[in-house]
Amino acid sequence: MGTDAAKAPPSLEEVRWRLDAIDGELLKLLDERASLAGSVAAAKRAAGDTGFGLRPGREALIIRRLLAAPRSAANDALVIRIWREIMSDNLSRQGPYHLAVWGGKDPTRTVELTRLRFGTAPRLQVLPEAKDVLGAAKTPWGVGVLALTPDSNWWGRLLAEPKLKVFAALPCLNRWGPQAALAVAEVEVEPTGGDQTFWVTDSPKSAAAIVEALSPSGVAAEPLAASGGLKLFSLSGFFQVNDERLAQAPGKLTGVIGAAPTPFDL
Ligand SMILES: O=C(O)C(=O)C[C@]1(C(=O)O)C=C[C@@H](O)C=C1
Repeated sequence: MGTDAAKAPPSLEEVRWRLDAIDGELLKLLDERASLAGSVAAAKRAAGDTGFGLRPGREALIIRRLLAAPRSAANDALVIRIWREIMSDNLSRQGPYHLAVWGGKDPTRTVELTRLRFGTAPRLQVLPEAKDVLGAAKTPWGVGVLALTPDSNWWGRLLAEPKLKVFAALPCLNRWGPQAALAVAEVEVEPTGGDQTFWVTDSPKSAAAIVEALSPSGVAAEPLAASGGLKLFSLSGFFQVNDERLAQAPGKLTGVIGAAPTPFDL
């Protein structure tokens, strides 16, 4: 039997002392990490990479590794939000990183999803037209976030913009809600070992018939949006632009418009 004294919870003063000590340690590490932004940018320049510093695949691998590490109290949502903020801050020290958002009639949710994914460091502007957000995403260090709405097929324009790619689906955690927006930029998308590919077709067949037509080639497709004669699908896995598995896919005008890591809680 333990004594009452052994079981007594620590006083508020004691707990606050521990919190203050941890805050000091966290700040030291945070400061050390933030101070590496200049070295990251310099290393990229030295390697001849003078383009946009965003590395969506690297971010996904960092977060997956952290989520797989043992933890007792920090939940997935906390880990994701904190590291997105840290990495976005790092990126905004590397160059003129900025965000443009199109959210349809009510952009509130799209803005919320954008901040959740890209943190509060980069400047954010909400624009009334999807085409203007795509234009902003083509400017140096620009990211566009556009909502998936039933009345717009802005994503179809990416078929004519091979440098502009979808690289993220928002939110990145299923428990934050269904995928409601896509992020686009002039970045390289790389396989991360758990990916979805975005594919567009002008086939007049029903979404269900298209899903069925893709299945014999081993392509698992899920309809995401349809508007103005175009349909957008999420394909399970990573597909290159000229992937053989899509050679016989239905439609005259078809194409891969990008890829993104699958949600972390799949
Ligand atoms: O590793 C890089 O290339 C970085 O720029 C660093 C970093 C990070 O803070 O870890 C920041 C932004 C990138 O999108 C990915 C990772």
